[in-house]
Amino acid sequence: MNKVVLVTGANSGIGLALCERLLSQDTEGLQLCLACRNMGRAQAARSALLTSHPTAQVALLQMDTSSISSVISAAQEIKLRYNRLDYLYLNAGIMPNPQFDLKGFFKGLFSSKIITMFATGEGILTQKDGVTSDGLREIFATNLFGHFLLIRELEPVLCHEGRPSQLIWTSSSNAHRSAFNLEDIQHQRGTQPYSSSKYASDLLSLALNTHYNKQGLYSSVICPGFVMTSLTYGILPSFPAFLWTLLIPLFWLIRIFTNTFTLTPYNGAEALVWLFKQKPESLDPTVKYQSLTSGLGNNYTQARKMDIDLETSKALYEKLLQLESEVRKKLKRKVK
Ligand SMILES: NC(=O)C1=CN([C@@H]2O[C@H](COP(=O)(O)OP(=O)(O)OC[C@H]3O[C@@H](n4cnc5c(N)ncnc54)[C@H](OP(=O)(O)O)[C@@H]3O)[C@@H](O)[C@H]2O)C=CC1
Ligand SMILES: CC(C)=CCC[C@@H](C)[C@H]1CC[C@H]2C3=C(CC[C@]12C)[C@@]1(C)CCC(=O)C[C@@H]1CC3
Repeated sequence: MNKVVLVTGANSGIGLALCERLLSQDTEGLQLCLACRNMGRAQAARSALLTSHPTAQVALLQMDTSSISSVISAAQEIKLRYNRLDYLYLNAGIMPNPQFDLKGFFKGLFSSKIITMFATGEGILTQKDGVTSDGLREIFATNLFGHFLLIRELEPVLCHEGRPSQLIWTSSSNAHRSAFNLEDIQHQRGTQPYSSSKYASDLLSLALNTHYNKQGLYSSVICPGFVMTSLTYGILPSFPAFLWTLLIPLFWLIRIFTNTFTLTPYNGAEALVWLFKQKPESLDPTVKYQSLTSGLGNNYTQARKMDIDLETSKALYEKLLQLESEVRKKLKRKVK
């Protein structure tokens, strides 16, 4: 039976590289669905995939993870098209208006935290957030809540005893506990909404395992490392993309000291591809699977314990359920 794989944010970067790598492994046995916000870029991605894999089954679906109504109608469409989903890659993400703290960068360069700084970007980045038309914080809605709602909507095609399905989150090394506050899950107060949303996805993944494992649904998180994509090009906005390329030799050098500099979307997708081949029952819900690239350019996946606890994950889950019920009520009122 063909495996059905849905990838959010599949039209560029790590999501697109994942699709390419999955098709290279098994062109005939997959039904790929690219769930994208921008359909122009989605068409281009589909054409590129079909050029290298002409017999592949690649479908497109319009979905904006930051919009409640878009997620709900996309989920309806998925349920019409497929009886079941084997893999749901929750990959779409944004880090808008990142501010690079040059002072923090130089301070970090000459401190014992230099390796951590290059591995996580901690201490040198802050982000500016916006508000969606549903009244939610944009980064929270795009990276976390839209995906949460999608999972909830897709329960009937994801939960099948006997044949497990997998949820796979693209998290980040930039996810850290200090950026997250249970009393402010959308990160309305603070300067690290991206880090908060990624830490929340780590917590949520644990909670999803607690809730759904009995129903044959498993959740894991990965970190792709530092990858040069449109998301990271925004960090030095006055820097055109081609100038970033000039930094590549320097980045290769840094990679000798920190194998988290995966740099290309192909390398960054390593852990996503690795998880595709694992039995979900054998995975550890408390670790993050990291894509790593050695100084010699070899890719591998390593599990690292996450700084999360069950109690906080359950509390976040309850808060998300509560928010879900609020936004559904609001949506009903709007429709009336
Ligand atoms: N690059 C890096 O170093 C790292 C990236 N990550 C994570 O990897 C994931 C992929 O990012 P990356 O490939 O780097 O960056 P890209 O910007 O190349 O990819 C992001 C993807 O998400 C999509 N997307 C953004 N907003 C929405 C939305 N509201 N609804 C639907 N799709 C949306 C984009 O689509 P569109 O064309 O419509 O904008 C795009 O396809 C993200 O979750 C990111 O946080 C994690 C750690 C490091
Ligand atoms: C020589 C020079 C100009 C170095 C600057 C490098 C930084 C721009 C990168 C070092 C670590 C990177 C990093 C990210 C962005 C770019 C860096 C700060 C992320 C925060 C991008 C988004 C993530 O999810 C995690 C990444 C961690 C590492």
